Amino acid sequence: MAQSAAASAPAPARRTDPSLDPRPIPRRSLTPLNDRSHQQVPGGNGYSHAQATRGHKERVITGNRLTSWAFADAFVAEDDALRWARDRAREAGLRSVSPGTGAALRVLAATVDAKAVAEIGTGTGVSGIHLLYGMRPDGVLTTVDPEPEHQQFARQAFRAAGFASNRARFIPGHALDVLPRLADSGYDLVFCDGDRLESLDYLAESLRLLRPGGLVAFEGVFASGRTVDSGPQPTEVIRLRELLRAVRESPELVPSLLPVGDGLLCAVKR
Ligand SMILES: C[S@@+](CC[C@H](N)C(=O)[O-])C[C@H]1O[C@@H](n2cnc3c(N)ncnc32)[C@H](O)[C@@H]1O
Repeated sequence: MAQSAAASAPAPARRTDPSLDPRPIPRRSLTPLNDRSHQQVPGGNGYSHAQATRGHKERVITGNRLTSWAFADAFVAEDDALRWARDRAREAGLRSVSPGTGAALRVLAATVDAKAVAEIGTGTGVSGIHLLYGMRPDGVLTTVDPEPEHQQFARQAFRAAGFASNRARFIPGHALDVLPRLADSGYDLVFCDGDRLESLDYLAESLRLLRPGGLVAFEGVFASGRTVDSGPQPTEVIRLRELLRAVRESPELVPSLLPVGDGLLCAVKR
């Protein structure tokens, strides 16, 4: 578990896209990635090279950050139904939310006492199970995906996790065809994990769907480190940057970017 979580921990940026960086990065947090000063001295009773050579505790903290992220990502254990859904996703070549992101989704759903949640991108049901665990016992998850076989796996996974069939409404289709049919202000939480090229459209739809005090969350906004990399990037990364700016600058939203999994962008609608 810890190993797979470590594999999905956010990759540190090599170079930072200045347009995303509102303030200069403090000098002390710019420890080079090839700086071995954080590594432990062999036989050194847990002392790092930095401590041993310079007594510089801050660098030990920096060096432990990836390990701490991996620990955080695996902090809430997953059950058999989640593992089953995760295995189906892997077989189908689909991404699914990391255990840490799943745990964050549970917390977010519980925090807004979610009775109605809309999910874009059902996949095989990993995120759906986490959301259902956090929602009220009478809450209903409305989940949209154009691939019926993905939704079929999710349906089985929800059942295996013990959720009654009336706890989830599966809608086959593309998000931008389906979302306009859902009720204005009818949702406590919208979770977006579909087509990243459509992120800004999902944001517009989410603002319409959410009640005041409701919460929108976008999975995967780090794009494996590419979002903050100033090198040439594909269109989906450009769209994610536009999304990040739009969410940060919206007067309607109170945002936070959580460094779990591949980055979970969250915002509460005022
Ligand atoms: C990364 S997977 C979702 C994983 C899921 N959230 C989980 O953690 O288990 C992305 C899903 O989005 C679906 N998808 C792709 N384009 C979509 C669209 N336009 N609208 C809704 N879903 C879409 C794909 O079929 C796929 O199942």
